[in-house]
Amino acid sequence: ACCSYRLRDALHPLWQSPLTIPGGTRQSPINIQWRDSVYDPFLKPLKISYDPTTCLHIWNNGYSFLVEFDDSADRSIIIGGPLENQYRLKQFHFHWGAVNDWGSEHTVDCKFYPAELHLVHWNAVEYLSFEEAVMEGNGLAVIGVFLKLGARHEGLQTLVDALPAVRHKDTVIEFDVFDPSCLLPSCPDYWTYAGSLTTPPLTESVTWIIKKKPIEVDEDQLEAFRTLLFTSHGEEERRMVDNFRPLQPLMDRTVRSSFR
Ligand SMILES: COc1ccc2c(ccc[n+]2C(=O)c2ccc(S(N)(=O)=O)cc2)c1
Ligand SMILES: [Zn+2]
Repeated sequence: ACCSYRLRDALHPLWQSPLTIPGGTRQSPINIQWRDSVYDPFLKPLKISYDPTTCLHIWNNGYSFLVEFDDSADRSIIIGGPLENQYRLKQFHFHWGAVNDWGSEHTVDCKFYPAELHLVHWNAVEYLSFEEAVMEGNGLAVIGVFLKLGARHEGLQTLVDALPAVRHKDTVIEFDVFDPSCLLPSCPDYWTYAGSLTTPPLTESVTWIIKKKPIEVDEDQLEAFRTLLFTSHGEEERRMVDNFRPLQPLMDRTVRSSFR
């Protein structure tokens, strides 16, 4: 593999909690070795339908900034792909680096991207709440989208313009119309594997759907992410950068691809 796991048992500087789940067998993120992924012809196309008016607010939770959605009904959902059920959109957030050389959580053939978007959905068919679904093996589905340095992303800019208002941890602003579909690449190709949350509680409840193609954002937009803070008002400022978890061992898992 392309990475050492010596860090696995260390305390993570960001979370002051063990980086590993004792007995964890399906931890995330992982390196996706393209040639080891297995094409699965039975994988369906992923169907995504988001209602932009379900957008609620943006907030800084001290790990990332999240855009949260009203998940009290089946208005913003995904279905198909590797999923047995329909999943409801709860929130999306990003992970990024201090510099453009790293920042994504997943890697492809050991290559880091400067940032990674996570669209977090929960199985509202089988479970009554997000909190319940977080604890179940098929509870969550997260779509991962890599961000690469390139042209300015107009859809992302509306988010970037709001970031100064959530610079400190535990600050929130209303954000009432946003269509996250604009952040998805047009190419339908994806990899999928069984994994976990990449921040505490690190529960092994995520079906990961990682889009093969990245979206392009420009330097100013990445720099705007790096102006956020891990710290609250009044605390000594610590810039919110490098909020990604180290790679975890693949163990007995296969990454499937929706494309040849
Ligand atoms: C039961 O207590 C919880 C549950 C979930 C929590 C959380 C704190 C932060 C994020 N979450 C999340 O929901 C969460 C964490 C990580 C991810 S990730 N980066 O997409 O794997 C998605 C969502 C606490
Ligand atoms: Zn994430």
